[in-house]
Amino acid sequence: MSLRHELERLLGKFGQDSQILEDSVLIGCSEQQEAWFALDLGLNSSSSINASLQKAEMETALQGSFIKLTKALFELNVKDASLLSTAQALLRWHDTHQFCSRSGQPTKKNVSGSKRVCPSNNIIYYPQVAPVVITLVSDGTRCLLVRQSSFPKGMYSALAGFCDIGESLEETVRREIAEEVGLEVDRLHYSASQHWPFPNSTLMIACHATVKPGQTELQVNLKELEAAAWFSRDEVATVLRRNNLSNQQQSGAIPFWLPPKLAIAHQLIKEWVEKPTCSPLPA
Ligand SMILES: NC(=O)C1=CN([C@@H]2O[C@H](COP(=O)(O)OP(=O)(O)OC[C@H]3O[C@@H](n4cnc5c(N)ncnc54)[C@H](O)[C@@H]3O)[C@@H](O)[C@H]2O)C=CC1
Ligand SMILES: [Mg+2]
Repeated sequence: MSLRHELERLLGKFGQDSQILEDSVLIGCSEQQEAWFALDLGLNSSSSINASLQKAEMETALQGSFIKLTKALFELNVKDASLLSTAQALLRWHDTHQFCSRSGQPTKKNVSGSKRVCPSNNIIYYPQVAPVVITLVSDGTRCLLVRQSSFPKGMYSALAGFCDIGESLEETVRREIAEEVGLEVDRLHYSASQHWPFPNSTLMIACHATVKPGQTELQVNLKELEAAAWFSRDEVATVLRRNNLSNQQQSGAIPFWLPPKLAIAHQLIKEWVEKPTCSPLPA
């Protein structure tokens, strides 16, 4: 039986029309050049008993279980997490771009899902990505970690912010740091980037920034942050080591914890602990 027939059989079993396959989007391909598509079965779109029944039946038929995306991302390997994050971001974009904002007419997805077109005026809509800078600020010996009230309990991370229209990355970093903690950036170094599917599709651009020693007094913007504080390299190194241990391996209470390995903030913090500076980018 071909894969398409097998899928149609499964969809039929769960009361779904095989027409739904037309909504799938291309997310990558295997080393053998087999195309990988993702499909949203819409189990979240309805809170009806019917949907939850289907969910349990699907878990049995597919010998798997549905888990929260945020949890799944941190349990998978980097490659699978990246595929899942692409799938989620692309499917959500299609779901929220069903109509042309000029004509109000329904837009049509192309086969791969790389765009949508309005048949009445040929306007092409491409999936959107919002640039976000995430910066680890240091004063040379300490780094600045912050907490937003939306973070999981006890987690501290680097400072982040969306790029405004018309800004360069360097301008965003300087503005966000000034707005959120009242500091002035002296030097700035690019580190790495990562696609992040929350809240919508973002491109996280990770940087290291330094402030002048002696100009380190924080003015925390409590509308944006719940807390911000300076931490020594030793303190951060200890928390980073404990972060990688399972709950059973933990001894004693940890003062706070850091984002998991897959998050670019983790890489940024690890880089700072291991090596104070990275390749320079003119600020
Ligand atoms: N991987 C990680 O460790 C971390 C990831 N992040 C990600 O970075 C993102 C940005 O960080 P924040 O401090 O929240 O940004 P932020 O400091 O720019 O503040 C968020 C606010 O910016 C506004 N905003 C401007 N443009 C927006 C857009 N395109 N989409 C949504 N809101 C927009 C909204 O009013 C929103 O409430 C977060 O949404 C989060 O997904 C943030 C911290 C850590
Ligand atoms: Mg922010």
